[in-house]
Amino acid sequence: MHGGPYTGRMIVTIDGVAASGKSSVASGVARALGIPYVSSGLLYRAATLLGQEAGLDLNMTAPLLACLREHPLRLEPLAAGNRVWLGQRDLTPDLHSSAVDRGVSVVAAQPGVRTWVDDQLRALTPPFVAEGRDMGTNVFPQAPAKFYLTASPRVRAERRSRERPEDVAAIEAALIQRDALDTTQSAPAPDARVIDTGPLTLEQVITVITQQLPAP
Ligand SMILES: Nc1ncnc2c1ncn2[C@@H]1O[C@H](COP(=O)(O)OP(=O)(O)OP(=O)(O)O)[C@@H](O)[C@H]1O
Ligand SMILES: Nc1ccn([C@@H]2O[C@H](COP(=O)(O)O)[C@@H](O)[C@H]2O)c(=O)n1
Repeated sequence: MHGGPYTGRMIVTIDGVAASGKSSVASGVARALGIPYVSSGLLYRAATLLGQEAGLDLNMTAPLLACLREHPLRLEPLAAGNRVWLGQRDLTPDLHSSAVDRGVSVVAAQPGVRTWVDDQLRALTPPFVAEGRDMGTNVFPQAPAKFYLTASPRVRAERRSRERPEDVAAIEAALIQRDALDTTQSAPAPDARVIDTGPLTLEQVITVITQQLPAP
């Protein structure tokens, strides 16, 4: 078991389905190690919000990438919670709306957008915990410690309903739809440890992961 603060250059990847606890767990593991965590989903969400605010057709890659070039976004991987900035504007509070949830998978399916995200992530200096869908498969395949979180759609919807005043069944349906749209980039890495978070508390998931990390 590793007992931080962490001084090496390790990358830990935490992938998984929507609302499986990736960002909460990544934040907890990063805090235990004394290193930052990086939320790749926030960049996809920010690209979606920019496109929506500009009135763009989210299926069209070229205008979206032009918009992202004109309005550069900055991911701030704070240990207490990642933030995305557009100049002086903090976009973070607007990134978890149901409207962004509905548009983001269409944006994330576009190879040009994925390259835009991947380039920013690969420019970061380790150590860090990276969470998303394809951190262990595509972006950081060399990472020595990979995890993949799951839970049933109902469990995930019930957890999310405690954050948003929406009907559990409607949240569950939206999660199932987003999982389906994200299937292409969401397969677990062959060397990832798959964790069903359904029967576990947040703290238990964090402990399971930190206990399996290699020493620096
Ligand atoms: N093991 C757990 N037990 C109880 N609640 C949990 C557990 N893991 C996560 N949660 C809660 O579930 C909710 C969703 O977690 P979180 O936002 O971290 O998921 P996510 O995978 O990053 O979501 P998204 O894919 O939508 O960005 C949060 O309210 C979080 O506190
Ligand atoms: N590595 C990733 C991360 C995210 N996505 C897409 O972004 C959406 C939002 O991500 P969350 O982690 O905040 O749920 C997600 O539904 C995917 O469409 C991705 O493709 N790859």
